[in-house]
Amino acid sequence: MTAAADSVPLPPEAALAALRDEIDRLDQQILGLLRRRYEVVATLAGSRIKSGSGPLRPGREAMILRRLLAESAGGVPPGAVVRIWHEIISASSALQGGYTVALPARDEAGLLLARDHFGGAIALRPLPSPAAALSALSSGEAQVAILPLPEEGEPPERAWWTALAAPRLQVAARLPFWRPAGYAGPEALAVMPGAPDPSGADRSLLRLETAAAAGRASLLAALEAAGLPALGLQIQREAGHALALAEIEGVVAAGDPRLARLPFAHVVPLGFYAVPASGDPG
Ligand SMILES: O=C(O)C(=O)C[C@]1(C(=O)O)C=C[C@@H](O)C=C1
Repeated sequence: MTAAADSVPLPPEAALAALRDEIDRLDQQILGLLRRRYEVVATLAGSRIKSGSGPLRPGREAMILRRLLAESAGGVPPGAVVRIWHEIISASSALQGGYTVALPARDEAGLLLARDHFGGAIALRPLPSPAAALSALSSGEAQVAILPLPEEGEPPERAWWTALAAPRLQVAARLPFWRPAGYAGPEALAVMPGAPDPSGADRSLLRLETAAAAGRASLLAALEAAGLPALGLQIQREAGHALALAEIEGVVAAGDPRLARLPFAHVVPLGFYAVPASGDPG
């Protein structure tokens, strides 16, 4: 029988001490489990069985968080589960050599989102602009760039996706991963070199180059006809042509036969991200 469940009433000081003893024992167990988790991560890092470069696997992280959120329902507040595991995974990534996250310095919301998502063990590198953050990926100065979520009607200088050097660079995550129901706060996308890892429930981004006058309805109809119905569509009109960013359910990567059915001059898959988790704040 645990001290907390003891039916004999204790004087308040003794009751408090007994409950704190139990908290101390639980903390000890949590620490022991974390030690074992980090030993497994060290084995994984030392075995070199992980393909690709760097420790970060956004799809795998999303799968871990979805499972934990489902299993913790009703007991632990979901926001706490996500924050705790972001820190656990942050330290685990640092143990594997870590990585650097580049982001535009003036984007304070992006800085907060990145710190929450990547945890305290990962280096953030503020740079003057989204373009500078993307250049840091090319030079190897950073392994992830955090950029503002594209928005309909944004000014061209904010629309970093129009010049994203895909397939070399790909969108790989959407932040925040966890949102309480009705979340209307800031959002960001993570861009990384190479193909992202799927999470089992993902959404893809496609960049379409089309005629300057192409209408929204005709673009949507062409996507639908190719078997790629769009969840969202943003259009940037430039001199002589238009670029559209379509959000599609599932993973759409180069070689997908549906892409060949699209009647556009250029169709470039820009990567995909795990569908964020959402629910009651708990
Ligand atoms: O599964 C891996 O590849 C790991 O490196 C382990 C781990 C984790 O701690 O769970 C760490 C970093 C990755 O982003 C994903 C998962």
